[in-house]
Amino acid sequence: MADMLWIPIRLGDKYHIVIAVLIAIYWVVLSYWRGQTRKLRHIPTIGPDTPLISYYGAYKFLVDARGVISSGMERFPNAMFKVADMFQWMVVITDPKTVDEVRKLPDNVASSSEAHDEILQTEFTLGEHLSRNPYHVPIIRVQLTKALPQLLPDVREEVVDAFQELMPATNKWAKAMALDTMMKIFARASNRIFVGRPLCRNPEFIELNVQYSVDVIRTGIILRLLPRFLRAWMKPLISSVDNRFEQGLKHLAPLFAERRKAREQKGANYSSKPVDFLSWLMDEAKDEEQTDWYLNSRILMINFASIHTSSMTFTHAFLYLATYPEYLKPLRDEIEEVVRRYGWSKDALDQMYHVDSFLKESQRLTPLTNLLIQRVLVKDHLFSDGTLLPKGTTISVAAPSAHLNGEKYEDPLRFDGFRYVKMRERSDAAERKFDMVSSNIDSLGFGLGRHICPGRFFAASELKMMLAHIVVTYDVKLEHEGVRPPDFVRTFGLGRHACHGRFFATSELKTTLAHAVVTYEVKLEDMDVRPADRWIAASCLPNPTAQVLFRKHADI
Ligand code: HEM
Repeated sequence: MADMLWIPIRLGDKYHIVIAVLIAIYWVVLSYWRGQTRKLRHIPTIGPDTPLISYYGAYKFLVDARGVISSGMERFPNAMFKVADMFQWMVVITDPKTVDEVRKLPDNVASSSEAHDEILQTEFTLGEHLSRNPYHVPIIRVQLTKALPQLLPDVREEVVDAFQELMPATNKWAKAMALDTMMKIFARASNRIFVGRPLCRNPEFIELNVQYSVDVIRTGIILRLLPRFLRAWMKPLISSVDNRFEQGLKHLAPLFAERRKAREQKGANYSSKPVDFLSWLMDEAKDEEQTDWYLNSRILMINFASIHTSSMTFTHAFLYLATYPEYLKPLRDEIEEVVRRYGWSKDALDQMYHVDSFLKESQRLTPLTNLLIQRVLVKDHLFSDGTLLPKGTTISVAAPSAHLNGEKYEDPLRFDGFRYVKMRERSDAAERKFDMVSSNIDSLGFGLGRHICPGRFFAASELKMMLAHIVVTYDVKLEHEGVRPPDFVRTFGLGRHACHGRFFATSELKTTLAHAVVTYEVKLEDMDVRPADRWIAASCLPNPTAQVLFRKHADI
């Protein structure tokens, strides 16, 4: 009898506990949203703004961020509006004057690191020491950029080898998964400059770096869905970041030891000291930053910052090239001419205006994300248009407001690969104003202001080197001429039965699809039909299933 009573009572307790926890979570979420909503009541909302129902808006934003932002721009031209993402309200800025104001805001008003810390949950993923002491940023901006003329021949060697391995040029058309192939090539070429040979060619190390970024993003998303007090506890159950970190150490610790030994024996500036990111890190690291753990974390971080950004940006351009193979001939003419004069050098890349324009135009239409320059206000701020935003508000700039502005760009939705060459020829502005690396309020692909991407000079050189290599080496086309592959978002379904594995699947696809682009003539099988990109929340992932057909360019 006692047993019979005990079981229902125990079960009942369990149910009570579950119900109590659900109610508690409901109230935490509700009051969080209420509090946030109350403070931002004066900012118009796209979608519902009632607590919890706003999650419908967040869902819409997840599957169609571009549509949500466009609707905001139409309804509230040049004014701020707010959209719900799964975790918070995001105030979106579209007015160029306000964008310029954001550009100038100091870190003690609008913090970029707080925005990163929240999105990536850096406390549990990359580590907060990176934003507390970002000494890698000037290294990237100054040392890496200055050394480019010296380093680019190594990048070229790596690019040529990697293409030969992953996209061997023959007379027969072959297929490559664009994004997957590109990710592998970027990982290899970039690590030649980060840690040198032979590690940059180690397939396990390359795969680790590609996967590490995916794990960090996935862990950030899942942890943000949980109440703060559960995050540390849940992390080991849902994340492989720590395992990847250990794998990184396994590969890198012997290299650190070797470099330290050489410094001890020959002095810090020994003549054969490698010119690479690791050497500069070791030169600048102080105290605990000199230890294996911290050095490992900076190397993984620079891979995180560069591989996916570069390969996504490049894959978009590669797909445009395969969609419009008529660009191959004029690009080839330019590349052959400047390489004849300057060899495969930094000077040559600087003269490749058409290559640069093609990449920049691709980035204009398909930037990394629709919402750039994300910042968290660390104090209340009154903007010059009279809008007061409270401390804690996340703000960001809508890339389409700048990149698709009809007053700045003629026929803004059309891909015009040589748009920036023409703009440059028509303008009497500074010679390099229309270069890919040049950011301004009309061109936000690398961000703007004090946190503008410090790696953009390296990235642009790498991208140009790869595009030029593809153009002179291959013919390219899309797989199904004239048939754009279906948008990936749809394949996850909608509503309560939407694929629960979509985040995982996306990550897997991103990594699996990543080998593809630099040395061939490429084209799409379905000519003139560029595979649909996938907009996941605000970010634009090139369709991960898109394949490009390539064969050796007939004249080589
Ligand atoms: C095409 C490739 C790339 C794109 C599109 C890109 C884009 C961006 C963007 C949009 C930001 C944020 C800027 C802001 O908030 O205002 C950023 C920041 C950053 N990028 Fe890049 N990036 C690329 C490649 C790279 C590479 C190759 C490196 C390293 C070598 C790098 C290192 C960084 C770092 C360290 C930051 C943070 C800067 C700071 O907080 O001050 N990026 N990047």
